[in-house]
Amino acid sequence: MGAQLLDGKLISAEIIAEVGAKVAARVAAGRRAPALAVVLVGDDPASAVYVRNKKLACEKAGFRSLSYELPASLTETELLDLVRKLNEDPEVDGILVQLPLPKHIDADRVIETINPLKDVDGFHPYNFGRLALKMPLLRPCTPHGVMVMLEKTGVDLVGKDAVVVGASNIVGRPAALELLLARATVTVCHSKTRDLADKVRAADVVVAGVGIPNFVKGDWIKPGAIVIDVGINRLDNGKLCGDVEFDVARERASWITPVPGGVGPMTIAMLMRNTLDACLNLNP
Ligand SMILES: Nc1nc2c(c(=O)[nH]1)N[C@@H](CN(C=O)c1ccc(C(=O)N[C@@H](CCC(=O)O)C(=O)O)cc1)CN2
Repeated sequence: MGAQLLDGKLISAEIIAEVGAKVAARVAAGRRAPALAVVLVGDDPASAVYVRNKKLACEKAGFRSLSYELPASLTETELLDLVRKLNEDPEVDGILVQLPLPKHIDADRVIETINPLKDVDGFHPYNFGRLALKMPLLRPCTPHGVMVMLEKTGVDLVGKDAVVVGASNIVGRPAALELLLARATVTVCHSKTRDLADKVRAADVVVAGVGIPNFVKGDWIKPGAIVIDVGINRLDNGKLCGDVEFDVARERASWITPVPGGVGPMTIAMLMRNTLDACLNLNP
């Protein structure tokens, strides 16, 4: 039979259009448009693509975007000074520092320096802590996008067994908190997890974010399970693939996300939502 596809491009476009309509109404009422500062350090080609897509999404949503494209030789002090300047700027609602940063810069320190009310990535310990305490404010974009996709399935997550494969700060950990908030029973698997295949086999919902192509085997998927693949891996042939063996998983799952065109675009849509929310919180 085969799973139904969760089309991240389509859902993302709908969300960006919704945000754009709200921005247009706000501007028509004489208020300024939300403004997002996008900071890119270095010349990582994938990061350059993501940043370009974020700026395009800002245009579509009617935001002002301020772009800071800085050399890899930038010092940590210089980056922290820029972040502090953006924190103080009343015309800036959201600050996004694209990750990864060059190795000589401590990303945690940079994130902690962002004003939590402008932390549209939702990475600051304040926003992470709020999510953990069931009081989310600015939610990490990728896991929030995962939850929006899960909502689209119409499946009630309460009491469902969810397995998150990967425990990174950007994907696995916050995804586990989001699923817990939706009252699923959550198991977080990582590199030291034993019997991973058995854990995945028992899951009603699988969220994979390890960054290893085809790491989750298709025949581990329980028939009827929902599969959300957060992995975006570039293969030697230039093609993108996810963390889940898509073709086999698709035959077993009820719903599945493709790569590309799944969770990736949702990350950008949720960033637009967070930027509008940050603007409304800072300038009610
Ligand atoms: N400051 C941040 N840095 C990073 C984040 C983040 O949320 N905030 N997440 C990732 C990268 N990322 C966003 O920045 C991101 C990754 C992928 C996509 C996406 O739309 N992917 C497309 C494929 C694009 C391609 O051709 O390469 C897809 O999956 O269809 C959007 C955003 C790490 N850094």
